[in-house]
Amino acid sequence: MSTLPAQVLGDDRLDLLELALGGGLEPDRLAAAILPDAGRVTPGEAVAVVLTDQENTPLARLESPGPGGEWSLEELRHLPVGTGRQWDPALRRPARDVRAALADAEDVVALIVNAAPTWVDQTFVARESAEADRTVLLVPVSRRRRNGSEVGPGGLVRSALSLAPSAGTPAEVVVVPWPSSPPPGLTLEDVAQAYGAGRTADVVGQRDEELRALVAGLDDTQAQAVAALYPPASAAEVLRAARGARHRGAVVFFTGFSGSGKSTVARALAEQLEDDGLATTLLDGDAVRQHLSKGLGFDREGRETNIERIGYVASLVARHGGIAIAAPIAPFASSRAHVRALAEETGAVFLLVHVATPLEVCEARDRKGMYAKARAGEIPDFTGISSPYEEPGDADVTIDTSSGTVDEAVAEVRTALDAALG
Ligand SMILES: Nc1ncnc2c1ncn2[C@@H]1O[C@H](COP(=O)(O)OS(=O)(=O)O)[C@@H](OP(=O)(O)O)[C@H]1O
Ligand SMILES: Nc1ncnc2c1ncn2[C@@H]1O[C@H](COP(=O)(O)OP(=O)(O)O)[C@@H](O)[C@H]1O
Repeated sequence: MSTLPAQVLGDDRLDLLELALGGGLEPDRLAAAILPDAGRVTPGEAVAVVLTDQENTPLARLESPGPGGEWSLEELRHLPVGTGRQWDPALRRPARDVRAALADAEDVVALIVNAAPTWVDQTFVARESAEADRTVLLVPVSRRRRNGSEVGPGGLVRSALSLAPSAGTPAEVVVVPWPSSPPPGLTLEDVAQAYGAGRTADVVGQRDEELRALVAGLDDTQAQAVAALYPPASAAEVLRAARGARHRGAVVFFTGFSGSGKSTVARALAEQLEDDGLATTLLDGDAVRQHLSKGLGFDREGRETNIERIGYVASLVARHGGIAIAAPIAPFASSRAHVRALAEETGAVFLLVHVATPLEVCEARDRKGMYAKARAGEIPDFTGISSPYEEPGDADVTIDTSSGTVDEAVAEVRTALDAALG
């Protein structure tokens, strides 16, 4: 048997693993979803792969006996659990246990609750469940933090629990680990069957156009109420504070030559965002090099490690709804792509801002005299002089500080950020 390299699972794939360990997903489907080469990894011999969490803790082992054989899954260690109602083991039950408990019921309906139920949803639940012997209120929750104004996983579970008594038949709430981006072809309806349901309905999916519009327009409704209560200037502040409290996280990542204006624009942007009540963390270049990346050099490896660290911290900030602003040179496309992937995996907005001020302008500014030293050969590997800068082909915003003011640059980035945050 050959052993494949261990697979490190991110949050979405941990959800799938938990589902599979509980009998809610066949190991074959798990393998297809998490091993990109699942179809090719069995070229005639048995293979095994260990699945780990981000800290490389082995959690499970997937094994295939070879071509045509089915994958099997073995738990090596219990998956880490979190806090909050969505982690209550009485609710977060393995699919096989739920299915066994429902085995005697003839008609089991699974009602998927993936948003806070409205009055109309509650009536729908009562009607659907009245026709069944048993009702399961399936609450899909993801490990990946949800950003934005939606009710979070704990709140979703609590509102589903409050819904259970209004069901027409005995109803129980079951929390289902469910990735925020499910693999193609996998639906909650398939998974509901593994939990013992004969039929499934989506509580939110049945909402009509009018109700959808009302829910989507809640912000407008709030704005009208605030406008009725406050004079215009106060109303604007109250609404701004309310929006600031519940926006998605974001990583705004500046890249460009030394002296291009990254720090100047990043600092001004951070001030503006703070003033608008948005929790903002500026990963200042100097501070990063002095603390987080102390001791790292400017060869390719040192720079890559530096950017990886910045990306990691920025993603943590964004994961919790904050806005992280970073402004390193970040000369390598692969490092920038890595940071983008990391941020987007947390559900955050990622904005790459290329400060494309020409090298000649940066060199002419030479605030710290470093270009002169680099030209004289006193500083090795200096970006633009003796070390490469890979121009981004994927910038979300491009600014040139040789032909505009700081305010104009900030405004451009801000417009793009607001559009991305929605
Ligand atoms: N060899 C070399 N090349 C480029 N820059 C150098 C080098 N040595 C020191 N410095 C000073 O370090 C600042 C850039 O650090 P960064 O962390 O942004 O660089 S990187 O993203 O890791 O490439 C940058 O500061 P800023 O001018 O504030 O950008 C440089 O002044
Ligand atoms: N429109 C502009 N935007 C940003 N910086 C500008 C602009 N015009 C002139 N500058 C000057 O250019 C220099 C840019 O330095 P800095 O922001 O530290 O660059 P970096 O962080 O990219 O190394 C500063 O001295 C700043 O005052």
